[in-house]
Amino acid sequence: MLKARNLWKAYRSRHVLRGLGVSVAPGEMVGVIGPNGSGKTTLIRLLSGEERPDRGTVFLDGEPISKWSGRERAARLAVLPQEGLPSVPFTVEEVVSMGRHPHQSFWPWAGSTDRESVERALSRSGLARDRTRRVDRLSGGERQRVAIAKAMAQEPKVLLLDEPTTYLDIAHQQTILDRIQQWQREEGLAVLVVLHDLNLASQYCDRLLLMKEGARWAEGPPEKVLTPSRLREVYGVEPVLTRHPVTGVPQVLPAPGNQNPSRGAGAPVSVEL
Ligand SMILES: Nc1ncnc2c1ncn2[C@@H]1O[C@H](COP(=O)(O)OP(=O)(O)OP(=O)(O)O)[C@@H](O)[C@H]1O
Repeated sequence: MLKARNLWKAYRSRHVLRGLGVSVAPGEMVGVIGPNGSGKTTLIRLLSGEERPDRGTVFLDGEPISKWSGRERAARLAVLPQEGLPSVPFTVEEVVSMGRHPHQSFWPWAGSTDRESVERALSRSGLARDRTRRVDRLSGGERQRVAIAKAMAQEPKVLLLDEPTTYLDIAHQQTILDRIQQWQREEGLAVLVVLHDLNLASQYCDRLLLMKEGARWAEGPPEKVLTPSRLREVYGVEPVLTRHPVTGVPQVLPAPGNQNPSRGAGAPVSVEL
């Protein structure tokens, strides 16, 4: 569905991506993790077609992404950027309806398919009763739900998310990722999500891509990627690794005072999975 090969990108002759490849299949959720500045957002910008790579190609639906017009691309791929939805003086329903734009020939006249898609997106994202509220008067977490509903109305085959949970409390983090997972599983959506929270990444993603300095350091299911040695190599920390008591997936606990073993704060603690 979405595939990228050998992506290179430099800003002012500084390489930010170095020959990176990634693919996401229908019905799969791939998590991109890695330290600050490792190139995760740059990868999203290249995969979405917002920026061009210096070298390498992004394929969307079997074609180089540059072959699709903006509208054709938006009918296949939706992006939730790091900065989220702007604070606009429109209602929730109006903003969600904008997600139909790539499918319409005479905006803003909405046909019955458009109205059904908007209704479905509003109800699936739990916003049906908030449809008349103004988006610029919503909290950050509520606005994030509107952004997801707008993407749902867009009915893409691929969804790219850059840190969708950063400003959310634990309830909103879980609700938003649950809804995206449900969408992924029920409709075969291909999802690529950048996450700093390794525990959420482990919980929700089928596969993780661990980046370091613009390149792939490791890739595979969470239990293969989230190992003490890899976390030490990439993040320079010695966390405690354990398993989630309910789901059994790897979970990473910070070990204060132990981040840099050279400080002599005690032996690193790791529970091998
Ligand atoms: N438009 C740009 N011009 C110059 N440098 C850039 C630009 N965009 C990104 N960079 C640099 O590229 C590097 C990677 O940035 P990027 O935002 O992709 O990293 P990231 O892994 O998403 O980081 P974070 O986890 O902090 O969000 C950083 O050093 C950043 O300063």
